[in-house]
Amino acid sequence: MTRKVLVIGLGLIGGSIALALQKAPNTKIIGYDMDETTREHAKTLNIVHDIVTNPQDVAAEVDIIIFGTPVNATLEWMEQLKTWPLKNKVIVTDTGSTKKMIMQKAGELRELGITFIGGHPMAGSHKSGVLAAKAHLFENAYYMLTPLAGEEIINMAQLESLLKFTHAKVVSVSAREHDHMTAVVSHFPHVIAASLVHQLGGENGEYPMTRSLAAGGFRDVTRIASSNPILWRDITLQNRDELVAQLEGWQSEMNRVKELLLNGSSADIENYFAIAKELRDELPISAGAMFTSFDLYVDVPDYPGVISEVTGLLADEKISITNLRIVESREDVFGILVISLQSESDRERAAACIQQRAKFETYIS
Ligand SMILES: NC(=O)C1=CN([C@@H]2O[C@H](COP(=O)(O)OP(=O)(O)OC[C@H]3O[C@@H](n4cnc5c(N)ncnc54)[C@H](O)[C@@H]3O)[C@@H](O)[C@H]2O)C=CC1
Ligand SMILES: O=C(O)C(=O)Cc1ccc(O)cc1
Repeated sequence: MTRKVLVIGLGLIGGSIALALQKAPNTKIIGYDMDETTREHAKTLNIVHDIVTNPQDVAAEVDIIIFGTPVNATLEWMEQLKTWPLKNKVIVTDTGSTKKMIMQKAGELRELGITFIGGHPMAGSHKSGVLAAKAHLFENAYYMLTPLAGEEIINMAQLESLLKFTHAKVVSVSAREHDHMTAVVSHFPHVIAASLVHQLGGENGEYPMTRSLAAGGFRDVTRIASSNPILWRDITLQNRDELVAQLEGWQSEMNRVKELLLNGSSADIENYFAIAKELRDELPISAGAMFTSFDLYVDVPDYPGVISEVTGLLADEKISITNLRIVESREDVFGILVISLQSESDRERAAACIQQRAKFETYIS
């Protein structure tokens, strides 16, 4: 029997889930997005098997519904869902970055007999839209589920048996735990990144070169400020309390830094950075860390040892690789080696090193 999955919202995350689920046997992926161009892309790029212009038309025949929409839009769809004809055993899930308000709404759905299990793949990027979708986006990342208390095991098992095709590590947490943890490692850093960019924007023009100097560190720290503002508006609106708590912690941390700047000894200051370095260096890189791949595509000739030659060059330059794969092994002379790196600046260094030392062409998709 064919399992039918409806994905509503086919941007970076919805599109990537749809692509990953293409590997699931006997599964038909139907997609909807409010944006017509996105719908067209999703169909022509085979991200979905079928596209609809009104999700309600197919709601009664699908087994799983996945929301890949910004979190406020998800709340609105969940409200509409209450009036849709649905299969008895339908499982509804989402991919949103916040969970408390969504799971509150899920409680209302439960009263109507609709199963909703919250979901959040902890992988992504500052890029958005269907054209940025990738089948392997969630590989090795945590995928948090936030079931309501007392959720039936069989429903969890059904959802997990589908999500295994994302190759993510599925874990269950409460919505409250979820919103606290993501505020610390994702939502608040986002506010800080945006505020650093605002601070640069507020420079009064006395030093016109400043923006041109915003390279390396500044770009790394503020990369996420280039994300879709609608997404982050909604996340902020739904996780205000945790964000305010984080901000208060940050303000007292900044007071500590101010005191260090005014009166700290050289040893105190070094110690501040040393402790941060130690903690930062111990963070896990792929398993469970926020995972954004900075992929570099390398056209490599097909001879034995070519991959170790490339990785050896990067090791020489002390550039860490987080993932390595071959996307397309062409029959003729070249293959495409995809190297994932930890940051934009690592990717730039890797590209320069490979072009100069191995003379292979590199691309960024
Ligand atoms: N961007 C990221 O790295 C991550 C995002 N998320 C969550 O995943 C969800 C989707 O985010 P992205 O894919 O990054 O955003 P995106 O901007 O790439 O895609 C969102 C898609 O939803 C569509 N859309 C917006 N409102 C809609 C509505 N009312 N009905 C139907 N379609 C609608 C848009 O046209 C767009 O195609 C969000 O809830 C976000 O919090 C989760 C993990 C990572
Ligand atoms: O680009 C990055 O590093 C991210 O932080 C991506 C991201 C954005 C939102 C999420 O809920 C989870 C991950």
